[in-house]
Amino acid sequence: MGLIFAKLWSLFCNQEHKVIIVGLDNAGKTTILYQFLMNEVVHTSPTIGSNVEEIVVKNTHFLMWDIGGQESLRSSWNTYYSNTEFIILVVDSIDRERLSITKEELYRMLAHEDLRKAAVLIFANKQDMKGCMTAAEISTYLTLSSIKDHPWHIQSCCALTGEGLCQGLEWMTSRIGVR
Ligand SMILES: Nc1nc2c(ncn2[C@@H]2O[C@H](COP(=O)(O)OP(=O)(O)OP(=O)(O)O)[C@@H](O)[C@H]2O)c(=O)[nH]1
Ligand SMILES: [Mg+2]
Repeated sequence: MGLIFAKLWSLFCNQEHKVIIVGLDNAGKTTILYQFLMNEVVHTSPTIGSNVEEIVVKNTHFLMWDIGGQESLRSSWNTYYSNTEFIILVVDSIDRERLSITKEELYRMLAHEDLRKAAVLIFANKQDMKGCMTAAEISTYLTLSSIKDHPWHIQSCCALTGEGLCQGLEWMTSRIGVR
């Protein structure tokens, strides 16, 4: 009985959790994905389509889809939505002009049937840039406190140094098994 339980438990623990990494072009999504994977900064060019990698954090397996954020690609984000457990929304904290577009995209995603069970991690990226918005400012602008039907968390980070990324992943692992 104990052995069966242990096997079931290990199956459960090794289950893969689907994550989509979204956000406007130039937000730093691909840089974040490869920091997760290799702990280093890779040279990126704008993503056309997507990159997918498996990231393992403390025995938890995440299958992460990094999706291109250019305007022409955003209408196809929804083809990645089914079975998504986590949305990572990456915000370029220096890009004040386009935060309203990020907000539109966020609420469009949250209203989508395929994402109704997804939790949302917002990375306020590029915190190394002088004059950038803080996570609190971004949270207020995006009216995150009004989101009641999805668990959410905002984390400031810098993908170039990796600062803040682990805390974001820790929040994700802490959500597993809650729902
Ligand atoms: N200063 C600074 N630059 C960053 C940071 N994160 C990413 N970048 C830079 O921002 C640029 C865009 O990064 P990408 O990771 O390619 O952006 P993306 O969100 O994947 O863009 P698309 O694939 O076009 O959607 C690159 O030059 C990165 O080096 C950061 O935290 N700080
Ligand atoms: Mg990219």
